Amino acid sequence: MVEMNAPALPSQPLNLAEYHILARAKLPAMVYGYYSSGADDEQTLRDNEEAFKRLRFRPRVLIDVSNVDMTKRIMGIDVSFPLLVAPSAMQRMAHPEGELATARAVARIGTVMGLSSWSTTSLEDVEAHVPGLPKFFQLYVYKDRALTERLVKRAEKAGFRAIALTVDTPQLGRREADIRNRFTLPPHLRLANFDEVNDQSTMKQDSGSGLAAYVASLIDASLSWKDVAWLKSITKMPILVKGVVTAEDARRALQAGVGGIWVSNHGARQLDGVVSTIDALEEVVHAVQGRVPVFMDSGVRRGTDVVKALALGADGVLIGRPILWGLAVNGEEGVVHMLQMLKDEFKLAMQLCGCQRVSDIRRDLVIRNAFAPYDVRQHLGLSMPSKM
Ligand SMILES: Cc1cc2nc3c(=O)[nH]c(=O)nc-3n(C[C@H](O)[C@H](O)[C@H](O)COP(=O)(O)O)c2cc1C
Ligand SMILES: CC(C)CC(=O)C(=O)O
Repeated sequence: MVEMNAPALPSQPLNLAEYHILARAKLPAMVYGYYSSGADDEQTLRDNEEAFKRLRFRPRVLIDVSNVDMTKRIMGIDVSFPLLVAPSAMQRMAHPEGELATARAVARIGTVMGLSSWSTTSLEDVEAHVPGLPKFFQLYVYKDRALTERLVKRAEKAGFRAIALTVDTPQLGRREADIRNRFTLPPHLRLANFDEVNDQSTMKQDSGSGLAAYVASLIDASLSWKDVAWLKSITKMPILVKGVVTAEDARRALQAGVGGIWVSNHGARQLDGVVSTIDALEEVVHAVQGRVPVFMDSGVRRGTDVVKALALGADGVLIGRPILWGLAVNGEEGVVHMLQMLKDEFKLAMQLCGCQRVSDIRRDLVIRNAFAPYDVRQHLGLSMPSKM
């Protein structure tokens, strides 16, 4: 029987939200639940996207935007536009080619790929199949430091450009879909970067999330700033700290000698109620004062979101879930199409904002909301009215 009120599926996705709808219809419930969910009540999951909508543009007009230059150099890497791909675990659950399809798509678009420690394709295979692709290796620090060190050395040997040290996951956030579905990696897949800790039974659970149990048993919850020094001592790659949302931690990270700061709340999958990243970005940018690059992710879904994040001081912006939706819908082609849409949106947003090049995207392009225009005047050093 046809359900009368079933929402129609978009035949050809026009935006990232439509990719999400199509992917939801295609993926098994356990996989979709793992990919999509945030922690607890998903307050921050909603706010990550809503917070972008509280920002408004102050576009400039009558600027020749017939030729727009979207390129940017980030940490010595030339990208075709300042949108990078965040690491997300276990991509072969979305598509049989998983991380390889993502890598090929990222190479075609001309940007940088973040590869998760917990990828279902080994870091060497990604390099072998897409040689020279600029890549960051995301690191979870295991209680077993020898294993962690081997992983870092392998990433360095395979030409990864940086280590993204995830600092917001001493334990896995509480994701109720995973508990309900007793999430575990499907038996035909493996965490491809390890032999040592690939015992599927570690992730198997009679009740609850197998992933949460896996993290609790293997990941080092005692990780602290002194370990950044240790990490620096074992690699020449720059260390990016992924998961900073305060000026205090940004200053601490600079003292620790990091190569970059990645403002992230892990796509709202860790601490529910944590500030949205677009709201946290500016205090971090002020604390960093241009000394190292600042990245941001969580909730970026439109080209206009990318412009807003750059206006607030990000050097590079990343997306997580939309890659999985593109993969689920159409593998490599789905990811290319999705990224190209975002790139086209970014170009149009630049044109409509009167920006000829990425460096024209400045702080005075956005205001916090349409009803509080005076924050910009303050920023520009203009006098404030004594009375509203
Ligand atoms: C399914 C999934 C798996 C993820 N796996 C990792 C991971 O292994 N390591 C990590 O540091 N972050 C991981 N993340 C977080 C992403 O790197 C990124 O911070 C987040 O997805 C950005 O938010 P967005 O999904 O709203 O774009 C994961 C996110 C998702 C959705
Ligand atoms: C393997 C997980 C810890 C990956 C992750 O970071 C996530 O699911 O958010």
